[in-house]
Amino acid sequence: MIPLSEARARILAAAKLLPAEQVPITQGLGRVLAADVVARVTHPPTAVSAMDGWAVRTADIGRFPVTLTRIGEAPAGRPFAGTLRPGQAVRIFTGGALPDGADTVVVQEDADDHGATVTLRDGGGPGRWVRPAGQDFSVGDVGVHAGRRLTVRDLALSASMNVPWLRVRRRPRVSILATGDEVVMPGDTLAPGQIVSSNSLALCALVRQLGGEPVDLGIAGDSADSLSTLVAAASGTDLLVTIGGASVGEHDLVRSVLGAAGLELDFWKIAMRPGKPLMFGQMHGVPMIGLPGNPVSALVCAWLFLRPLLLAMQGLPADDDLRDAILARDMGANDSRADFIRAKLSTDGDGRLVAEPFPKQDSGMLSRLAWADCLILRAPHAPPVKAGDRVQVMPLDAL
Ligand SMILES: Nc1nc2c(c(=O)[nH]1)N[C@H]1C(S)=C(S)[C@@H](COP(=O)(O)OP(=O)(O)OC[C@H]3O[C@@H](n4cnc5c(N)ncnc54)[C@H](O)[C@@H]3O)O[C@H]1N2
Ligand code: MOO
Repeated sequence: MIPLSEARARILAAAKLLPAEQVPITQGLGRVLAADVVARVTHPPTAVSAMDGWAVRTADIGRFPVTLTRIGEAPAGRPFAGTLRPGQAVRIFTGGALPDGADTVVVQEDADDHGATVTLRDGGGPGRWVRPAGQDFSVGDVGVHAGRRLTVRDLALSASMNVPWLRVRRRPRVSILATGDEVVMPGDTLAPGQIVSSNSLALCALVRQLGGEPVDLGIAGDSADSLSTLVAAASGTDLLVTIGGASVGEHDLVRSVLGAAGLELDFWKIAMRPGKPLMFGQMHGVPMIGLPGNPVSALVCAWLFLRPLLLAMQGLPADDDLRDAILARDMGANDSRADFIRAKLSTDGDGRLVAEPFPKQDSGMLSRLAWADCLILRAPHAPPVKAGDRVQVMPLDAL
């Protein structure tokens, strides 16, 4: 058994950055940007009005009221062609280009429009209610830096920079292969002793959430033939994830069958609960993670190992979100495996996080994982802890 930190380091060391590809901006949400978004336009392109009102010269509004001659209008998108002379005003609208000669805008609430003339009752100095050219950004400015997962706001900015295509990391394609004679697809009729493959569905969803493209290879029975046939379908994808068959029983065939098919094992078994029989290696140059079959072990391991790997392949860091919490009930000493305890989170009267572990922690109990808000981290050989002690927790909101 190797320590968890070493297992993670070895997996990350094997992560290869995926190549970039070009996608239309409409397909950019959630993709990881591979090249900076650089403005192709200046915004606003010229000085524009921030309000509906009157474009005037500050020199003309030294005292109020003042009556000026209306010489035209400047709605957004239709600039006024002439130049403003002393004593003149141009009716202007939000987003309209400030006419030559004008240097300030008076809002229409402070003006009485008489048609041919306008009387202004108030107004500000130069630049009042004017958005200068390039206030937002100028041609050549970097709007979004490479290495970010693109948000709705990033896409809005890229669009306004007149960038219709984006360079993004290719999505990691992840083959997911469940194993076991007893597991069937969700919705199937169950024969005696059969259970539903919750893991395939959950892992496909997790891969998608992390920006990858899951390729569900189905369920291999507990036979060398079935396993080797289905695993061959993983070639051409960026990562193979198997579920189950990782332990020591006669029906746990993943290591032997994949070994015969060319798996170069990096490690098998880690000092962690849930997830001891985790496996990692390379299958003809394709990284392979063998997850344990117990559903809680599979998902917790996917979160701790598959997640950082998928993020690294897209060029993203994968820092753990760790927080301090107050323990709600006593826990005994830990053994030699790092433990990840399913727990509920609440907030006490002082605003502190409180973590209450579920009394039963079996790695076959998906219900407790689904109902948990966090995992309490317990280091190998951690001494007993009492209610009220501080513990570290990993929130599960994103899992
Ligand atoms: N003698 C020992 N037995 C076991 C050990 C050990 O060290 N010595 N380790 C235990 C630990 S820890 C784990 S974790 C499990 C992992 O075993 P496998 O990876 O071989 O998983 P399976 O035996 O195939 O399945 C375990 C359990 O999970 C269910 N399962 C499998 N696939 C799915 C799926 N796709 N969806 C839902 N549930 C699934 C399966 O029916 C079993 O109940 O080994 C312990 N044994
Ligand atoms: O490691 Mo197993 O995941 O304890 O059940």
